[in-house]
Amino acid sequence: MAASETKKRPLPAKVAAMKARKKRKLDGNNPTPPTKVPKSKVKADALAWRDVSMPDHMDDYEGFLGLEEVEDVEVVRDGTTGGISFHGTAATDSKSNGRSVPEPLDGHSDLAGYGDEDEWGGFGSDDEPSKTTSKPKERVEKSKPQPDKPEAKRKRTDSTNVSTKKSKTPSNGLFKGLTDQAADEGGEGADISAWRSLSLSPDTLSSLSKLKFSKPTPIQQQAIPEILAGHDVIGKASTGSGKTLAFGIPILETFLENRGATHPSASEGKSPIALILSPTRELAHQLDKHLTALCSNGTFEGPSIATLTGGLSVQKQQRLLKNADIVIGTPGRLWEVISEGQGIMSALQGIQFLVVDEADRLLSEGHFKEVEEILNALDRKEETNDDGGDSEVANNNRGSANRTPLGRKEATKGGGGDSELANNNRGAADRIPSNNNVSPTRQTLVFSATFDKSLQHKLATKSKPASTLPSNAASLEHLLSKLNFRSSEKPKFIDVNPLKALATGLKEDLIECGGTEKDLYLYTLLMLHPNVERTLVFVNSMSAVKRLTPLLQHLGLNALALHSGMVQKARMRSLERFTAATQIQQGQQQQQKGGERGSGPPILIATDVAARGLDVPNVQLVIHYHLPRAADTYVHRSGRTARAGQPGSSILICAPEEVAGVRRLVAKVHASSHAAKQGFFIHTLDLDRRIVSRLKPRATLAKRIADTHLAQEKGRKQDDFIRAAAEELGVEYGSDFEDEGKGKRGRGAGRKKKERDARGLSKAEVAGMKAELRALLAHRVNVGVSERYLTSGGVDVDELLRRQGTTGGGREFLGNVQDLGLLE
Ligand SMILES: Nc1ncnc2c1ncn2[C@@H]1O[C@H](COP(=O)(O)OP(=O)(O)OP(=O)(O)O)[C@@H](O)[C@H]1O
Repeated sequence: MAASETKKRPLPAKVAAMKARKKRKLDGNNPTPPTKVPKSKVKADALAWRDVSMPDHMDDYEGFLGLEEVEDVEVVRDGTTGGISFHGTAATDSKSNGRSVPEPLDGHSDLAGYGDEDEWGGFGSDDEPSKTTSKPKERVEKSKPQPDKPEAKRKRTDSTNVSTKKSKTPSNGLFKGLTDQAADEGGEGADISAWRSLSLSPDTLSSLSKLKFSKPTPIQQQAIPEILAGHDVIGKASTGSGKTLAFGIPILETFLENRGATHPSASEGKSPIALILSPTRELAHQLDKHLTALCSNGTFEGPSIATLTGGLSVQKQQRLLKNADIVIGTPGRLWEVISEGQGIMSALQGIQFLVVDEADRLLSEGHFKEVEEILNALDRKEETNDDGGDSEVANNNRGSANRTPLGRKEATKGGGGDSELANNNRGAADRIPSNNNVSPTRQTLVFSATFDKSLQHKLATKSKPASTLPSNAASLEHLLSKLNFRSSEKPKFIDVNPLKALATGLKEDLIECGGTEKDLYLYTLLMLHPNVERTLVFVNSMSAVKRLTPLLQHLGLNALALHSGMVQKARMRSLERFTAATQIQQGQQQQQKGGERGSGPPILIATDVAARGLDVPNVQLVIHYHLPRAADTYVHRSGRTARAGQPGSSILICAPEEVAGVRRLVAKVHASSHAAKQGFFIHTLDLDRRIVSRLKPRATLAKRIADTHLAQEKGRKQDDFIRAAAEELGVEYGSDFEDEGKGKRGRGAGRKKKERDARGLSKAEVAGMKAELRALLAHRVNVGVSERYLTSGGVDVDELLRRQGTTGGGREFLGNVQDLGLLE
């Protein structure tokens, strides 16, 4: 037999099907037949491996992750030796079969390999083709004059010698915010003359123009000059006010200024410019998206961004770090990667910016220990050999912080703290030495919408922090003391809304109702806001999400669930559906059949897992079904709407037993506001009870159907459990088990009886209820305005008000329907 005889190994059926699907997708996107690139033998690790993107919410996920995939590779087995070789296109080639060769270390580029496409289509919008298969972006404005840059820097800009993920055009993803929208709109850039006073580089300005960010937000206007002047900054600004770019722009500026300098590889001591700590994975990925959007306008080579969160393999993330200019990470994973060694800690010691985003949340997430370890590690001097070793690394790049082109920053004193640093060197990474007497050269930037007032005062006067941690505020104080601001000056406090953490465009309202009427009032509210593009309903428990979502679905609304107990895929699917493009078209509200998910505007029913960080565009209404447990939570929940200067509404549904809590909340949130002094805080809406009572039969029936399904499902699970237990014990499983608990009185007895009754309902009975609900949903409910009725689709209150020529923002309509001729 000839030694060269080879045969192809057939692909497993599932993989082949996946490949075929991808091919169809590709062909659809690119009808021109792909240019055939001849395949050659390539080493496995030289292939165009691509990360399988990790989901943004992994809290409950367990199992093997950190996969990479490769396409269009033939696995060839040598018939003689039995060995295999790979024939395909190496990663360094610029194209493979018409596709861009993915950048090998991109952690978030593609979800194609995530699983069954029918189940989960990735973060992309339904309407748009996946951008992961798009051509690499073309450089434009190559000959753009760059007066500030020396020749060497310009050459560097044109180089494509990048191995980690370079900033790229943002994908249409879960965190599609204004940035993405602006980028999607394409066309001419915005007039950015309003940014001139900040003396930003032409590259940054061109990015802002492309993003159509015509002027800086107040926090950007105030924080950017201070950061560029080299100060430590503690920034407080309301939710959705652009804090990310307030620190992102100075980081990009620093990168652009440094890029002419020769950067050694990590092993030789390259330090990233910035380390950004984020309390959660979803926030980390959102930061990545926002910074990527800023740093990737196609006219310059942006910084490499490495995002380290749980879910990817530690080894891979260590690789990612090697060439990163900006590192974003959650404390747990970051500490895991750092403490593995490999010089990463030394490299991070040379950062020019340490950013702590949502500092208060970092504590509440229970990451405090890891945060403290990281902060100590950043300032710890490694045990040095006589020849210097890592001690020098710690100071690498610090001298390069000169912002000479614009003369904004003085040279930093690299190496000045060495002798003090040595005092902190006690060896192993698990030790936590105190670094308070060490003055680092890096800048520290801390941002949040919510900071404790007394803490702000203490920091502003630089009084010593408490050593104990009795409360959250004190913990934050302790954290900030650990941040080791430079002793030469106190950090600059920038509080653009000293009286408000809430966005100015936010309208706050409250609806009072009986504790058992909340479902009905929620439904009524949703029906009265049918043209809200996206609504977020916050509840305090997973069980409330599980109950309310099907209830609203049975009522024909497009309700989606999100809580941390959901399996990862379902959780991401909900967010994908919530984020996907919606077209609210007046008059196209379809009547929904009972028992099916509606197709109207999406309504996300979520626990506080969605309270922070989500930057979903056009969330116009936030409803607090339950009173939030903390004032900060109220601020952040409400902050999912009215972002980036847009208007938005927050409505609290308040039961009598929650009134005291609401008062406390209002006293905290609006303590110093003008409204509070006037004696009113959150405006009370009076929903007309006649409308509410007309909607009651359908809401009650939908609740019965939803409760029946839940009880039956619970019963099935219980049955399975008891059956398995009985089998194990060798006992007959029968009616004795089922009857257990029957007739017993005590706590929860009523609920249990209801559940038993619901379980006893036959399929036909449930079908009957559904038919009845359908009939009710088809029946129009008169809201008292001629020719305007509520069906399952709702009525647009604002439109009604406009038609009636009523002024006053809509509140009166709901409570004063007589004037509108409400019919009984
Ligand atoms: N100068 C600007 N002009 C217009 N839009 C902007 C500007 N800067 C940022 N944005 C957009 O505003 C939105 C909110 O920004 P960002 O997420 O940074 O807010 P934030 O203050 O961090 O909010 P939160 O406190 O809720 O996390 C984003 O979609 C962002 O792209």
